[in-house]
Amino acid sequence: MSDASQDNPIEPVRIGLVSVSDRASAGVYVDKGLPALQEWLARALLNPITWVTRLIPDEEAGISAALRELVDDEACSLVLTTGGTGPALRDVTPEATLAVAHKVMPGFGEQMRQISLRFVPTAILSRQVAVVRSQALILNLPGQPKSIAETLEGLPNATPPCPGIFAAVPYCIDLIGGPYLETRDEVIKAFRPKSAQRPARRNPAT
Ligand SMILES: Nc1ncnc2c1ncn2[C@@H]1O[C@H](COP(=O)(O)OP(=O)(O)OP(=O)(O)O)[C@@H](O)[C@H]1O
Ligand SMILES: Nc1nc2c(c(=O)[nH]1)N[C@H]1C(S)=C(S)[C@@H](COP(=O)(O)O)O[C@H]1N2
Repeated sequence: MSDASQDNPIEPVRIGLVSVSDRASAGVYVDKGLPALQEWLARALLNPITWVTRLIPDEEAGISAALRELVDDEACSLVLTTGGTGPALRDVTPEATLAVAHKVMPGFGEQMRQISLRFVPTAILSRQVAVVRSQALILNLPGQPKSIAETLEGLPNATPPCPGIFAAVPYCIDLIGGPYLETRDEVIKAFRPKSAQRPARRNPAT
């Protein structure tokens, strides 16, 4: 019996993760950002993932340098940051991200704040942005570790539903020439126009 998975092996993806935290990077507390990002992405994606991780303080130049390195040298197709998106003096992740942008993708920030407002009224304090640099999508997430799953997954079963931003990530990465990302529908259902869809897999690995 033919199976799409035999003709189309799942493409590997390189993902960069950057936890921006003065205290976690100094060892004052244990970093929960990188584990939370890895846990959610490993659950959501069927693709084999190579992780490239960084735990760094809230310094604009250092954050921009890490983002350039992950995209330009490490060939990551997707980079997620956590932390440093608020209004505090040392919160500079959005500025550092915009400094390496080739294109700004405002829809992600708009949707992320809409989702987060369903969880906390202080969602509007996050200045998170998303940008494209070369063939990579870079997304800022807030520092609170629980906000990672909240933002990526949304509240698809709530009334009214609130789609998670990750639903739009695979098609965005298609459009910028990255690997074909495949998700587990029970975690997040990727949306692609019909013309961009490959045949569904019958037995996605669990
Ligand atoms: N990497 C992390 N690991 C664990 N908890 C974190 C991390 N980053 C943030 N938090 C938690 O989420 C809260 C809000 O995050 P925020 O990015 O505003 O941190 P912050 O107050 O600027 O401090 P820092 O940069 O030292 O983590 C923090 O006060 C902390 O309780
Ligand atoms: N989903 C979600 N979004 C959230 C939060 C949260 O707990 N969950 N915290 C908010 C708060 S309190 C702040 S100050 C901003 C900025 O957080 P950051 O500086 O840690 O990035 O994110 C906001 N967005």
